[in-house]
Amino acid sequence: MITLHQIQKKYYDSLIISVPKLELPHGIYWMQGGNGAGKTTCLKIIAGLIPFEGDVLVKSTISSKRQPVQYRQMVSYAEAEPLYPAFLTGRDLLQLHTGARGEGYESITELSALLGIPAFIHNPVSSYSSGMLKKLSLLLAFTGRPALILLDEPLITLDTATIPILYDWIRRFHTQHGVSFVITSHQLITAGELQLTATLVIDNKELKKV
Ligand SMILES: Nc1ncnc2c1ncn2[C@@H]1O[C@H](COP(=O)(O)OP(=O)(O)OP(=O)(O)O)[C@@H](O)[C@H]1O
Repeated sequence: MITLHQIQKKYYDSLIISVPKLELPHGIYWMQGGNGAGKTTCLKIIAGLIPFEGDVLVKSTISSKRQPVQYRQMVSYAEAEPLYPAFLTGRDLLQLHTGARGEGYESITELSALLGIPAFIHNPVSSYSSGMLKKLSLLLAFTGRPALILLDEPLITLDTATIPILYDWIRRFHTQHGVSFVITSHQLITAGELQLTATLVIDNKELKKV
């Protein structure tokens, strides 16, 4: 269960998003909204990456504000357009993540192989294409033992062969390991691809479940 409580986020006195109270039971959620609606801002709030008013609880008790280290171990986030220091290799980043968070529920080596990452993992990320960077960022989000994985536009730049692999791992983590997902996507997510628990929409700067 994820609980968002009295959340407000402003940039330069301008309200971007508010969430008076929202409870998300264990599930897979698709967050929708037009360009600039506030989806990435919401995910960054839930990931605990930006300052905001209010609080987010994961597993109903672990607070992003009061237990920030424990909270961040429970929440993974893959950015829409990942950026890493240019000189690091994919292997450096994977070692950093598995060292800090542990390899996790499943074999990260297996997912890496399925995504074709071993072919470029030893190269600096500055040499990666946007799809290669995306695959690496998704792999990193599946490390550790999170209760919640936030995926911001995971489908953009992925080739068509990779999308079913990603959906398969989302389903596997959800059903076998109890991981919840919040996914933003401008692309349609059909019931055949993922059994969505609910859709989240941003309506007049307020995040709601529909
Ligand atoms: N660092 C920032 N400083 C000032 N304003 C910001 C900042 N980041 C985002 N915003 C503003 O917050 C609003 C929401 O942006 P956000 O990136 O969350 O939208 P989004 O729904 O993810 O959009 P898109 O679908 O285009 O990616 C926009 O008006 C944007 O200009």
